[in-house]
Amino acid sequence: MEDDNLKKPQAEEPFTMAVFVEEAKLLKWRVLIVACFLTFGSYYIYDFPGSIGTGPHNTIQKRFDDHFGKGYYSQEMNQVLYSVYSWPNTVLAIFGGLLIDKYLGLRRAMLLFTGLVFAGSAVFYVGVVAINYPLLIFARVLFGLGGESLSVAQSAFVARWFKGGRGMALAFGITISFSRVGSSFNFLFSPMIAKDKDINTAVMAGMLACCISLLACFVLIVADRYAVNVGYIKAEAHENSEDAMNLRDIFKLPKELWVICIICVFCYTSIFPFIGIGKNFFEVKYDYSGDEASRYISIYQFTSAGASPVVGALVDGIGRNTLWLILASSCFILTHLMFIVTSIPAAVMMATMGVFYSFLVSGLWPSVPWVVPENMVGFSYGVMTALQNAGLAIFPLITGAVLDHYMAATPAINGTNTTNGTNGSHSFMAFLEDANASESSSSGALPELEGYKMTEILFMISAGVSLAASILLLILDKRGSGVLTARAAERRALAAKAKESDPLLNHGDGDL
Ligand SMILES: C[C@H](N)C(=O)N[C@@H](CCCCN)C(=O)O
Repeated sequence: MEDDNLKKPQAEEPFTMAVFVEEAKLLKWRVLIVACFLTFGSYYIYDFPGSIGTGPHNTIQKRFDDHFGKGYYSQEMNQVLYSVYSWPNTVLAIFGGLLIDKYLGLRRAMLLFTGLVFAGSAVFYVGVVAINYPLLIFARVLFGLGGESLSVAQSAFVARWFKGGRGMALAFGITISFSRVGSSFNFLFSPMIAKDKDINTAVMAGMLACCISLLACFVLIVADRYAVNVGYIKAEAHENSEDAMNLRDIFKLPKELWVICIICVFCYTSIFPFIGIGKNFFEVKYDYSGDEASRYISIYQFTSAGASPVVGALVDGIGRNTLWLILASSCFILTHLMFIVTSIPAAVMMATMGVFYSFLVSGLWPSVPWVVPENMVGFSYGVMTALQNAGLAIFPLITGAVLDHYMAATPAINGTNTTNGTNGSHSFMAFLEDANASESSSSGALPELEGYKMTEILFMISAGVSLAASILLLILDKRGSGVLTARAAERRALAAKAKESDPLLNHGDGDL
């Protein structure tokens, strides 16, 4: 929403109204800060199994082993905590989107999802205190019911407040950057708290983080109601039966959205699963130690956190989302090619990869509200997230099989996926492979470099599909409204024209 797009206070309107509207101009940026905290808790607790799950000291494993006997808490039990979160979300995110657009509305859905995430963190705490594994599983299921849908709700919220004007890509960049902060905080603080206090306190800190998200949700609800009351944003579509999403409309979703989904699935599968195998790859390719390799992987987290807002601002200033997507996909093809044919230091490669990831996220997620009707933005993000989860669940199975094939001498050990848990690839197999990978690192058995080169080719193919889809998106867009390829300055006029021919398409242009 562009500030000059606000409902202009009329001369006869009371002075207070003008003040409210002026205030609301600033409100969207303050609201964005709060929106960043919406998913802070879920990103913080997501990687608990990775940060404080296993290990000889101050971990969940230690607590269970002390109670039930050594060897009770296995790597597999730890990885199952990830899988019960992930697999259901290959479908559940769609229902999350439906709840947002059709049944509950964004505000109530956000409350439900943050409530589920908080409940999950609380049950997890009880499970750790009571040393009860089924409770831990139940906690992660509860968390999973809310976690990914909350990310969908966050996207829908940002789109609702920022669409149709400057700042949307920047806003997405800032929230995505903050997600990385949430993950990094967990890896930084949880082991520290567990060491200085105990494991219960470390898990309780996660509850606190989720409590912050719940508080943020309350603030966002109040801010959203306030903004509706002063005319800054429209009432939620589901509140008006005429505007509410109709299930039949699902079949009318534009082709552009499905192409955006293809880009999302394939570009993400060329990144997250790579991060999943990156540590071992660097150990084999560059002969780094495990710790050194992990540090280089984390460079990607930091550069992407830093670059996402900057690139977001650039995308806002320039527009032309389709070209950013073409650029991002091309950069990923090139990156994986470089990993095969050059020995450029991993630190440099990972830093550039973090920047390329920012091209992707700033071009991709903000494109959705431009092409789908306003009353289906949440649902569209839900579909996109579900498909993304499916891709990220399946792709590591393929790379894992390739790497298994290239295991050097000890076929019983699979060294495909030693990760720090932040790989973004949330598949059961990937995490089981992580577990095996810890064994392999300690035994030194990793797949041959040739195997990693084969996976690099797969990542190139994946990015290649994303590139082809991005070009297709450009063509479709040029044939249609052209809004995704337009310069930022031209967008509002194009969006208004598109809306004239299809009233369902509401880009927030001039409605207020
Ligand atoms: C967690 C989710 N599946 C995801 O991939 N999120 C994106 C960002 C989504 C936009 C903000 N809600 C990511 O790149 O982490």
